[in-house]
Amino acid sequence: MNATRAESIRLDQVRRQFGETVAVDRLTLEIPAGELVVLIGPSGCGKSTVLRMINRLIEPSSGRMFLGEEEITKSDPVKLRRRIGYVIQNVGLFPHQTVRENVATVPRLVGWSKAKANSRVDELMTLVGLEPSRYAHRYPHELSGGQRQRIGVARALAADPVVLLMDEPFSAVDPIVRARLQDEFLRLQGAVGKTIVFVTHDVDEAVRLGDRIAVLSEGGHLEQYGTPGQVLSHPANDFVADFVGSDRGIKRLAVTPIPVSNLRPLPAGAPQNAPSVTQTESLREALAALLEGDTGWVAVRPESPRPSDSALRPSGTGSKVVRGEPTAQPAVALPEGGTGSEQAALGMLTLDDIYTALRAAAA
Ligand SMILES: Nc1ncnc2c1ncn2[C@@H]1O[C@H](COP(=O)(O)OP(=O)(O)OP(=O)(O)O)[C@@H](O)[C@H]1O
Repeated sequence: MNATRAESIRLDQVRRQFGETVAVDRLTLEIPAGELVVLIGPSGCGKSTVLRMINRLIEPSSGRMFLGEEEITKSDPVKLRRRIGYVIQNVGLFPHQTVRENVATVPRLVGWSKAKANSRVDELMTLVGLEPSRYAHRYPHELSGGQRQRIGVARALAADPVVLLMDEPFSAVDPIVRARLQDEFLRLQGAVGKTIVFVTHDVDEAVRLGDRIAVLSEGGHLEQYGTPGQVLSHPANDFVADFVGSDRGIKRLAVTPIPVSNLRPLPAGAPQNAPSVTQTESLREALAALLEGDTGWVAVRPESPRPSDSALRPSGTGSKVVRGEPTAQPAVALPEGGTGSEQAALGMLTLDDIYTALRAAAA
């Protein structure tokens, strides 16, 4: 599936009061098209209210909201909702409809032919990892919690919405399924490139998924809006620092890339089973691999094609290692007389290098 339409969202001084309670107070936030922004904050700080104002399940007391150039509060709410996918914690699949009927709900509502809706259902089910021939005819109660959640995401994407709103979509499943759903979701977002507003309580989930994170406090006050790296390395105030936790240094590992252009050469005679990571992984994976091995360093491999086990070939031993950015011409070494399926590691990192890269990323 091609990357599809996405629109920016802009909230301008948006406020919502329920009786005496100010749920959201003059919130101003810009969410660029195609980005995944996570709203995070303690219970009751107004996260769900923000989402529900964007799709007009709740009307703001004051302020303006825009979807691209269009002012949301002036749109027809029903038509608006058909362009906005909405995924909630317990999914809300229709229990008496099959998976196929559930996923096809909005395409059918907006008048797609049965054939077009069916082929869209097949495409989306495949995309979320559920084989249509096996699952499309089932009813929601015949699926696991994680499978239902995937169907919820497929249904929200079905009519190619310009925005996806996700309210704690993965919190009802166990941690292992949750991590798998997060991985799949990142892959999916890589393919569809939607503008996504994602609500969670979980800092690790926010750091893992968000292009940006908006940290809210009670009353929907925006305490900080930045990339995961910015929020973790430079919390704007004590509230954010407390909220993201005293282990934020460790969390930062997960959002800091491997310094590919600044690796040490592999030592001559490096063992073939030395610990290694690919260049697109984070410092967290590099550290984990290093700690599991006993070399005291971790090799960094080019990403693709996947190297064979004999990949850990130090530079200067008959191999030509080209180091540089991931996009450089094949950043691999083809051993003389080699088959081309073997690739040298780009270099290696020691514990000190990981620490230095973490410090440099925070600077
Ligand atoms: N329909 C409503 N009527 C009255 N008060 C409401 C209503 N909806 C939300 N509130 C109040 O507005 C505030 C924000 O609620 P909201 O559900 O947006 O918070 P949240 O950050 O999503 O919370 P949680 O993380 O617990 O889901 C809370 O104090 C809540 O009690």
